[in-house]
Amino acid sequence: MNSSVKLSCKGVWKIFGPDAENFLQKHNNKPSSHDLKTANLVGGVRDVNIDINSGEIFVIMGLSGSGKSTLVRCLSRLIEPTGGEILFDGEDLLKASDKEMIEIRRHKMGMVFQHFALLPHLTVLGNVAFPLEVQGVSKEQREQQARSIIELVGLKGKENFYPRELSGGQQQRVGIARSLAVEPEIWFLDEPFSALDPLIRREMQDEFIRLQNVLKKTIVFITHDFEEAIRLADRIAIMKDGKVIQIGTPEELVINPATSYVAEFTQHIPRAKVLTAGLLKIAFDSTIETAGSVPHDAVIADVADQVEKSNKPFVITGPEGTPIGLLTREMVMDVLVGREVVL
Ligand SMILES: Nc1ncnc2c1ncn2[C@@H]1O[C@H](COP(=O)(O)OP(=O)(O)OP(=O)(O)O)[C@@H](O)[C@H]1O
Repeated sequence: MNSSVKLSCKGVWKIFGPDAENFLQKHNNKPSSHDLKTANLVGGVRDVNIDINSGEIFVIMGLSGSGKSTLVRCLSRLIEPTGGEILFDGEDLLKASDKEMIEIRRHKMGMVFQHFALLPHLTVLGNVAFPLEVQGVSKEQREQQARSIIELVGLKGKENFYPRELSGGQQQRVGIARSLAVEPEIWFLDEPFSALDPLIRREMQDEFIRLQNVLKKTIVFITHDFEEAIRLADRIAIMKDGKVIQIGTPEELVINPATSYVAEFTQHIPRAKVLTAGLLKIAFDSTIETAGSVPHDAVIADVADQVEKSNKPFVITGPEGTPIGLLTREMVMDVLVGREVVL
């Protein structure tokens, strides 16, 4: 197994309905939609294979009912999968006893849900420190840890407020802080910002990106909003009817959607927001005068201003910082106005 894989999901199924395990075995772990329908069973998650790498933000995206929540709950065994394997650091989670599973969740997994419940009778400090209390951490130590996380999520000064005294966005920050209190190795977030209004939601996304730059957690993030997915994701898995239809970087999905279902999500996304400089490059030529440099993984929208203002091209630097190509103002303009770009 690749050492950078934190969580691996192999042939995972969740079938709702009676006698689902026998049904799955009887169909050699490959029942069709027709088989499921005939047996009056619901395929919540169907033969899902994904590897989530250490330190990445892996987004699971799909319309309502596509199986996102069921899959994520299977990954932490809040729901028992009907079949398949889930390897966490190479260990099969499905073989862990209930007691072991509680310990793994308590110490290694962080979870944030859309409608998470803060404890109303506890202050912000009490809420954030709560999971540490459950772990048996001393009062002094848990409060010290909680205070530093509260500061990290931008709530310093609100330690003694009660949830009812906070805005929706602030409450969500408390939920995030609480889930981080145990320093989870893997962090599951199921539509954490969906209930927030668009401005606050964007602010929380920025905050989340800032946090991840500091924490570098392994993250599984669910959303039904493709724009949110491309803002946050290193990679995205698109789900439909319980199946994963395509996995790729935002750029790969936009450039090469595997099906018309994926294309429908991607068609309204401005290409400048996902195309990276490295993909657009023309050959490097050291005799051409240049105006500066941009990294290969910079998104066009982020470098457009500077490149567009200059009549000299920019050098594109590769992962090692060496020149790998050139980016011209014309290329940037083509992307910005939506002209077809030959890649
Ligand atoms: N306990 C259950 N019993 C029967 N069917 C269920 C159960 N839970 C979920 N399902 C079905 O499994 C499918 C996937 O549901 P799931 O909630 O995972 O989708 P989702 O993509 O998370 O949707 P949403 O974005 O609306 O939360 C749906 O068809 C749903 O009706």
